[in-house]
Amino acid sequence: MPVSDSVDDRAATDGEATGASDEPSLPINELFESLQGEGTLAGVPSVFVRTSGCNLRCWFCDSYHTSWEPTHATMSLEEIVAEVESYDAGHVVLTGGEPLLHEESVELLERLSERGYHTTVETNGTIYRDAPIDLASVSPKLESSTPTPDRDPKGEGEWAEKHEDARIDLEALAALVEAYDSQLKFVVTDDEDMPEILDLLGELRGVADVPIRDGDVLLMPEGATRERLAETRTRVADLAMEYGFRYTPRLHVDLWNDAPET
Ligand SMILES: C[S@@+](CC[C@H](N)C(=O)[O-])C[C@H]1O[C@@H](n2cnc3c(N)ncnc32)[C@H](O)[C@@H]1O
Ligand SMILES: Nc1nc2[nH]cc(C(=O)O)c2c(=O)[nH]1
Ligand code: SF4
Ligand SMILES: [Mg+2]
Repeated sequence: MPVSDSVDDRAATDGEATGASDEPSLPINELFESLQGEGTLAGVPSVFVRTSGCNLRCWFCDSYHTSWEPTHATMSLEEIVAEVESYDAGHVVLTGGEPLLHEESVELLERLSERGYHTTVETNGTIYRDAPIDLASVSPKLESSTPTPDRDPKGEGEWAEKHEDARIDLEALAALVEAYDSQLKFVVTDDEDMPEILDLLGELRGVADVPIRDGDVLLMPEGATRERLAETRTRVADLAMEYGFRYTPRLHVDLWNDAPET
């Protein structure tokens, strides 16, 4: 449900735009039911709540209208929960944009958890928040995500430095894997991504108080369309076997290509 335009990294959530009351709200780009397309829960019917606004700008972002050109409707938590409850699924995926930018995401997760929902949070791993999260689906961003001038979908590389500075926060990553059941889901294009993944895992294993098993590391092919996935997925599957990590498909792209609300 893309509605109003916002140019802020953190889209307004204070209700001013609507003159709303004390009820907390979130900028919502879309809310829909689908099958979880990625990760260890792939195939599970789930309701997706997609917040708008991101602190990064991956050149390949498949959710352009939450990052590069964010749009949203402001929904109260009450409205969000009511819409979630209108579907049958018992799993909710809170995603974005970057859902943990918004402190109101914590209360949304609390309300969903109280109602018995299993919650997955899709996050880029740069922000930690204390919330009832059943699965932290963390996707740390590699150098190959940086919007250099030749890869910038919008300008001429204005975001490259900010993205590069912010994309890895070891402290936040360690806090997430220590606090929650988690998976680390890397977007991989080719062999050149592998040394950086191994280095990052080495650093994270050095600082985190919990073991990070190779089985919790997932390689996901880069591709927002069927055509692009056809170019990347076989090599990425081979890399997963070679390094002993898991491979995750992008089931929703196979099924529905790049259609919205899927
Ligand atoms: C749109 S992001 C939103 C959550 C959070 N900002 C993040 O990046 O994890 C949801 C998932 O899609 C992945 N993703 C985005 N664009 C992609 C692309 N073109 N190919 C493969 N994965 C992509 C992200 O890495 C993340 O795992
Ligand atoms: N079906 C489906 N599964 C997904 N898993 C993570 C998604 C996301 O955008 O965070 C996503 C998505 O957009 N659609
Ligand atoms: S961190 Fe996630 S939402 Fe933000 S630009 Fe990257 S893929 Fe898109
Ligand atoms: Mg998606």
